[in-house]
Amino acid sequence: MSTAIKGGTIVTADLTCQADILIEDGKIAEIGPNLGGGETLDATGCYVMPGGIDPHTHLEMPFMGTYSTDDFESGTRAALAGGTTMVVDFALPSPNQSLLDALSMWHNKSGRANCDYSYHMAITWWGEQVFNEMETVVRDKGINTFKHFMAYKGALMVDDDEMFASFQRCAELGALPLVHAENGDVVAQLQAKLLAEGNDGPEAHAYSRPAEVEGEATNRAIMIADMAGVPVYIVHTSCEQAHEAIRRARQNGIRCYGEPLIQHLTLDESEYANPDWDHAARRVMSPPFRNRKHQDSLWAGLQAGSLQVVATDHCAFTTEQKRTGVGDFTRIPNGTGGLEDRMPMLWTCGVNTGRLTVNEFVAVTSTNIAKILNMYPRKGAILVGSDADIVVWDPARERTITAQTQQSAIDYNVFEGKHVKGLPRYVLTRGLVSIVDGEVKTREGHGEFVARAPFQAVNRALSQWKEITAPRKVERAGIPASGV
Ligand SMILES: NC(=O)NCCC(=O)O
Ligand SMILES: [Zn+2]
Ligand SMILES: [Zn+2]
Repeated sequence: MSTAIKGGTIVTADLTCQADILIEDGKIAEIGPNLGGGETLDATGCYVMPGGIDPHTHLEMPFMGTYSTDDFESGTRAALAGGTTMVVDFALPSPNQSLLDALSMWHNKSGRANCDYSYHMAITWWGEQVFNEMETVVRDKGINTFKHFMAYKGALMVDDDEMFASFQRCAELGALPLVHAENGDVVAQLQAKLLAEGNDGPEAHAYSRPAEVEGEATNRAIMIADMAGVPVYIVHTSCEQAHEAIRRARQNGIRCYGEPLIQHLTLDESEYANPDWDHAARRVMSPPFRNRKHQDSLWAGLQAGSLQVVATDHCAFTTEQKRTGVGDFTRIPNGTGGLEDRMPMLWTCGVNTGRLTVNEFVAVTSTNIAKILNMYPRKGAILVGSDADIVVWDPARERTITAQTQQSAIDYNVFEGKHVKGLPRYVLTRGLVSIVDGEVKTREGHGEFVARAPFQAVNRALSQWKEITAPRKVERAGIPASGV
């Protein structure tokens, strides 16, 4: 069965042109003028772009005594509705659990996915078993990224020595470490102090995680990675202090990447001052929303290229789940949704305001992360042979975001009431037309696991440089005899 997308403007990270696309067997078969196929999709007036890739989701994730509510079915349905055609989730071993067991658990959950997916493996504890299994994960299981939490003390957090050991192992394996960068020791002390002072509401979540906590940890993670000789990817970069550490490191030749979230770009800390406890608690996530100064820094980073990717960290909890933290903000499950809204919100607040070009939009929602995760040009590209993960984007289509019409299974939306202009007309996942003018035609179980090989270019370049500049013993002639 073939499909032709006709009459649109193809936009990729580095070019814009008028052409049709012919899709056969889930792949792009031809790009050019006057193409025809079995089914024709009219893209007149639309941009035809690589589908979005969200590299940061937590679907059905066990966390803070509960599970995030969107699973691989509702989560990927929400993703497709908003123009995202691939998600990368986190396989999370519990303490002392085998990485391979955790991976099997995640494979069991993802069978219902509507679009393609991959995983990052989290390093939540350290030992010989983890060291050994990391090799199997990379060589046999198609996962080339390992996540490290510097926060969530007593739960997911790893210490510097564990992180350094794991980063060195990543360097050996050609893998990329990812880091949640917040100083977990300082956060724990600030939380205890705030609670002792009677500060128990959701706003105290933000007070306990100031930008300095994130800036310090981001810098530490980057320096540790550099000493381990491995590139590093900082997830949910939310503030100028963290961006500054990334920017400075990159200017010094260090290979590091930063990932702002759509929530941090478009929502601010005033949400936590809302008199409605539920409203504020629904927006509790780590790092918390920041102020305008930090938002401007993140936008500038996307423009300048010092930040490369916009993600969601989609980790959706219902209001009822959030209410576990009434009277103690440290028990509010951390996380917000955003999968369906990332692309429309970024288009509206980025492209429609002139902060991003259309090509930059494609780069930060799709192509850059496909390259960073080593799955380009299968994903993140409009090229012959690429998977037909395509969004036909209608810049004139508009709507007001509301939980009532969303695909996510939770009972609210942190973007409630925001008016977006720029939405998908069609969304194709490996050739399957799954969204048509807002109508959802997803197919449960259509999604496939995307295996990602270890890195070549950046890791090899870095290890070459590290080898050349490694400390070497100075050989000296005529050394005086010792102890004389
Ligand atoms: N971000 C957040 O608050 N929840 C999800 C887990 C994480 O990424 O830290
Ligand atoms: Zn995190
Ligand atoms: Zn996360």
